[in-house]
Amino acid sequence: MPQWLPQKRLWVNRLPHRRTQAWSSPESFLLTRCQPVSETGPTGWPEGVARHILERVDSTNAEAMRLAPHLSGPAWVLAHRQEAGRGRRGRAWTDPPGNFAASLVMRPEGGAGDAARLSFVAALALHQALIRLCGPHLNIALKWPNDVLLNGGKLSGILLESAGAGGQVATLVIGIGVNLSQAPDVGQVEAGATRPVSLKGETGLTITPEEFLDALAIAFDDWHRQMRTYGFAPIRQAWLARAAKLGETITARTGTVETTGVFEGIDETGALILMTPRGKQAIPAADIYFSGG
Ligand SMILES: O=C(O)CCCC[C@@H]1SC[C@@H]2NC(=O)N[C@@H]21
Repeated sequence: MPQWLPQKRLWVNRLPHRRTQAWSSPESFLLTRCQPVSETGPTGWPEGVARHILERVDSTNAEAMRLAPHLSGPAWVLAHRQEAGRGRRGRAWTDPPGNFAASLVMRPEGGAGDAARLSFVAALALHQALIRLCGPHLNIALKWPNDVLLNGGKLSGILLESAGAGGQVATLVIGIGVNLSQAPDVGQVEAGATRPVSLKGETGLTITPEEFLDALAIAFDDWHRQMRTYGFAPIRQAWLARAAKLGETITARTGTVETTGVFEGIDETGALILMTPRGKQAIPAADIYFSGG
């Protein structure tokens, strides 16, 4: 672990809406990590975005979907415990205490394709929040379609769920789980899947779910504004700059179909581009396997 990483949680102020500190270099991290953030300054929490903090819920995605008809704008729903957390492809998501489980509910602009591309915005926001809270040398990478890896293990997953009619997405829920304090048992993970890791286990850092939510909400707002202003191109570029195994051979599995090829990038829809012995293939949805886990 680099010398400058703090052993304990970062010092941030205790206002209900806190601003998290931004670290531009290890040096600035060292110099400023023990400075409390001004209690009178701007909070940084995105304007017009509500937040709901719950002790316990079935799933924050389910709760966000239930809340949607009663909301006048976007909202984050965070729960300290989930009793029926949902993962991708109908899998369960377990949340040991201290982990982060939250969902952002919104009415997205555009159609289903635009909504799906917000998963890349969420992945970039996770990357940014982790770097801001933990320092620039944290070894994180983004795994297609929407996992975050720390030291090569799975730290975080994203689950998008939507409701609407006629190809329009009226409500989008972006659910995010981060193993802040504990990784689930390896026994709960499918054979061949990336090993789960936790932030605490890999770095010794302790960050509370509320601290993480503040950093994530701000980062999501930043990247989302970029996408609204400039389109998907800069998001795609930024995502690729942080992508795991770019240029390497990987395997994409969709149901029983496996495609192995060189990971060349993602296209303008967010589909995975693999160069295979039969030519270039665009894969819109799959689970990815790296040789060696
Ligand atoms: O399978 C994955 O990698 C995605 C996991 C997403 C889990 C999060 S935890 C918060 C939100 N609520 C849920 O029920 N699932 C997502």
